[in-house]
Amino acid sequence: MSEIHKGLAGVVVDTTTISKVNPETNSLLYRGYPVQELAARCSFEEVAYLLWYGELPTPEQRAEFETLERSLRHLDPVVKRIVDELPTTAHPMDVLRTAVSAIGAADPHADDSSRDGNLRKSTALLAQIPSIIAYDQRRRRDEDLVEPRDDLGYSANFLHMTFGELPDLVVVNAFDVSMILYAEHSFNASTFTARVITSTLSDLYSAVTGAIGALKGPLHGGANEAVMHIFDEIGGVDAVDPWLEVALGQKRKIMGFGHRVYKNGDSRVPTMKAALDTLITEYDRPDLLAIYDRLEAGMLAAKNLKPNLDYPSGPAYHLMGFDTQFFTPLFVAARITGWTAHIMEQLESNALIRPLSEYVGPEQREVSASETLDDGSEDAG
Ligand SMILES: CC(=O)SCCNC(=O)CCNC(=O)[C@H](O)C(C)(C)COP(=O)(O)OP(=O)(O)OC[C@H]1O[C@@H](n2cnc3c(N)ncnc32)[C@H](O)[C@@H]1OP(=O)(O)O
Ligand SMILES: O=C([O-])CC(=O)C(=O)O
Repeated sequence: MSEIHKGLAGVVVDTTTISKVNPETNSLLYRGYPVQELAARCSFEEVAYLLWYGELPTPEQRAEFETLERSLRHLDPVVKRIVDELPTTAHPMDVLRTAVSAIGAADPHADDSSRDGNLRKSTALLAQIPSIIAYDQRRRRDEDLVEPRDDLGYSANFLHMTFGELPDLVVVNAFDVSMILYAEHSFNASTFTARVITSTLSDLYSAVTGAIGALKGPLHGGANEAVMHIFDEIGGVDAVDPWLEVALGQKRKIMGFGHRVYKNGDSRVPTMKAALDTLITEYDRPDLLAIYDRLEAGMLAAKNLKPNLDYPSGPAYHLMGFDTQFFTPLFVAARITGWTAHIMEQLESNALIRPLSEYVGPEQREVSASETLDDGSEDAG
């Protein structure tokens, strides 16, 4: 029997120049830059540019890129109509997946897989995904669509379209930091999905639609929503320890903890936790921080597991005012940059992704006469 790498754990399937996840040094680099430095010194738009073009933009390139992104934010009427048709019982990730697929179907150049074509599509998705998410949350609250403002940067405009007003700079900054931290993470499950679809020479929209499906699961992006459900389930700090004992006794996976690659903590957590701390202060919610700290300590003591990025992001998005089901769509809004960078990289030196499997089913056998429809008469079949 060949050696089986269940879940492709530990398997290196290709090279990449986009990001480096290093569990030994607990670091994450985007195109060589530490993500913590990017979060401290750059905007999400600059990071998107970096991921796609390989270098941070000059002031002129930045201005041109921002002008383009701001010009593409309006929701296509076709897409809005499709979103309007979908029931509000649908999970927002399903709505977003459908809307992205619709953007692809409405694009007459969907199959233009040149680098310029893919950059155009990527920038349009970067600009329009916030409009879809903001509108979907508003319609569920019986609120009207808020048009984008082209005098606002990405994060400020996103929050303005969602809430109909501009929050404090502290909130805008925390949101922008979360977008930068979520932007890219090498060959994670959703990015790999996008690369598999791209490897068949399918189009960018198909790859992104598939990636959204992969991100939805609670073992991946869906964990930031699941973390908030856990906080709600626990209720207060005094309930953390008994809750955890029961949950672990039932062999439940505690969402927001553990990671396939980082075994000693996620490199992005300290930066996101600092952003969460600013929100805790802004909204005066020490009760939330108490649950956060207690659960983190409990998981370390009981399982020696540390939080991943979804752990601080969940409560942060809650404090910003997003409905819990919208947390994973926010991950999509950020990761669209990483996914599309990988789609373009895959196309630069493509090889169809098609691994092997070890067959362990029944040995070859014959279909017996009693199992066929053929009754033996001349006109049978
Ligand atoms: C941004 C992101 O997408 S980060 C990932 C977000 N996902 C989550 O937070 C979901 C919760 N975490 C998990 O399910 C896992 O840690 C994963 C899927 C992220 C990584 O899993 P893997 O590397 O495949 O490790 P695996 O699931 O095999 O876990 C190894 C052991 O640790 C345990 N373990 C891992 N994570 C957890 C957890 N969150 N809660 C409880 N136990 C856990 C497993 O039960 C397993 O124990 P066992 O050996 O006794 O069976
Ligand atoms: O790398 C992974 O497996 C999951 C993750 O943290 C991410 O996609 O950001």
